[in-house]
Formats: sequence, C-alpha cells, structure tokens
Amino acid sequence: MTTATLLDGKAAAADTKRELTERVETLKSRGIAPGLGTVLVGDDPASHSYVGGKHRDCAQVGIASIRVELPGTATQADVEAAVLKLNADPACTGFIVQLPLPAHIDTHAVLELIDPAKDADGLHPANLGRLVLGMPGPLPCTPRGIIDLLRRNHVPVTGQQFCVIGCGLTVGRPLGLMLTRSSEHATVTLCHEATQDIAAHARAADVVVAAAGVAHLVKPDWIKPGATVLSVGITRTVEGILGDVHPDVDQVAGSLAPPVGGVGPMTRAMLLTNIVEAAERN
Ligand SMILES: Nc1nc2c(c(=O)[nH]1)N[C@@H](CN(C=O)c1ccc(C(=O)N[C@@H](CCC(=O)O)C(=O)O)cc1)CN2
Repeated sequence: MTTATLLDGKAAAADTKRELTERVETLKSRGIAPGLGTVLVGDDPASHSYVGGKHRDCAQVGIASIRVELPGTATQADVEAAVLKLNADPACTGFIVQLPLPAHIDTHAVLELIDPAKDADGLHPANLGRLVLGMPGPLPCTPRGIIDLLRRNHVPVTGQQFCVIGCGLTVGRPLGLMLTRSSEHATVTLCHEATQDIAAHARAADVVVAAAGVAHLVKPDWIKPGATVLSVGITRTVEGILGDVHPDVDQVAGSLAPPVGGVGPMTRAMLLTNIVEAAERN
C-alpha cells in the first residue's frame, strides 16, 4: 500500500511569509506601515496559542501588531468598545476578533461593528456579501489557505468534485462560496450533521475537506483511492490533538493535509496576506 503525499502547510506558509516580507518592505519604503490588531476574549488555551502565533508571524514579516485581551467576564459593551477603538486606531490597518467568543457575547453583532475596510478575516457581512457577488475584498483565512495549499501543490481545483464536511462560518460555508467562484469553478457538496450518508458523498469526491470538529469522522473506506484529503477540524484530548480524518486514510488518499502542520499554518499566513493586500489597496 502507498502512503499519501504530504500537503505541507508549514512549508507553504514559510514560502508565503518570505514573499510577504518583501511586500512589507516595499510598503514601508512608501511610508505605509501595516499593523494587525487582535481582540481575544477569555482564557481558552487554544485561542491564546493561535493569537500568539499570529503575533509571532507579524514580527517575522515586519508587520506591527496590537494585542487586546479581555477577561471571559467582559460584557457585550466591553467587546464592542474594543472593536470601536481598533476601528479608530490609525496604527491598526486591519484586525480580527478571535473566535469563538464566550457564549454570552453576540458574535454577529461584534463582527458587524468591525470597519469593513479593516476586516482582516473577511467575516464582516459586507465582505461576505462581496464574496457572494464576486467583488474583490478580504477572504476568510482558512478557506483561502486551503485553496492556496492546493494550488501550491498542483492539486487541480477547476472542474473537480469537492466534498466539504462542516458548514461553519470560518471554514465550510465560505469555502463553498470560494470554490464555486468562476476563478475556481469546482463542484461542491456541502455536508452537515443532517446530511444522509456523508460517506457516499465523500466517496464520490476528488477532494474531501473535513471541517466538522468530530474526531476521526472520515474513515479510509470513505475515500476514493488517490483522492486529496484535508483534515481541518481538530479535537483536543488528553492523548493529544485528533483530526477529523482517521490516520489510516493515509493509505488510500493520494495527498493528505494533516490536522497539525497542514491547513493551520496557512490560516495564519493568509491573515498576513489579507493585511498586506489591504495596506497595498489603501
Ligand atoms: N477570527 C478567527 N477566529 C478563528 C479562526 C479564524 O480564521 N478567524 N480560525 C480558527 C482558529 N485559527 C485561527 O484563528 C487557527 C487554527 C489553527 C492554527 C495553527 O497554526 N495550528 C497548528 C497547530 C497548533 C496547535 O497545536 O493547536 C497547526 O496546524 O500546525 C492557527 C490558527 C478558529 N478561530
């Protein structure tokens, strides 16, 4: 049996960051200093680790960064005030609110308050609307990272059959929109918890993207031999991180993005790309 080719997100992110470093230098030589802001509410260790990584990335490519942290007891008004402050801060050229927010916070109201011109995640309703309409704008980082990782590894997208498992705000739903744009023109089946026989949809696909947050959901017999598989969702257990894709899928797939070192580093690299592109546009 063969082992799938690794879709190496760490290597692709390193290449992206090298390219961005040059673009940041050019911006600075024109007197433009890009700056990323992050708003983090609460003490979820994973969110802290992701945000820490985003600030380390900024330092690597020469982007300034502004870190706002609020306690888990922060009110809706506290979170909204932090957003308004970054909207008004000229040193912050783009920012994100790390998700998920605590359950007592109205996430959509917070996202809607972000200045769409500073929305580094592409999750403001106006920017999601621009995506639906095919207008230029910031793109959600994980779907953008998935498509970039496929392109950098010469995995065909146009005309291919995709099965996307999970239709959340940050991955599955915007990925479906992006893959069906005329620049990608893939055919997409978007599966969710009420989908009957997800395995049958997966078996018909050239590319399977698992972003459901259910450990080892995707089994080897769900995969067409030679298909491309991306394990995006993760579950943290005492034994470590488990991906949505069972490890034995490695024996059936042609290419595989693992749950660690696959799409995650590309999510971060695409955030930097959104920041640099916004600075270049403005
Ligand atoms: N405002 C946002 N919140 C969240 C987003 C998002 O795009 N915008 N996506 C996810 C989490 N995420 C980004 O914030 C993210 C996930 C994973 C990684 C990453 O580098 N993962 C590492 C593994 C790190 C680990 O040990 O957990 C890897 O894959 O190698 C970065 C960012 C939810 N929230």
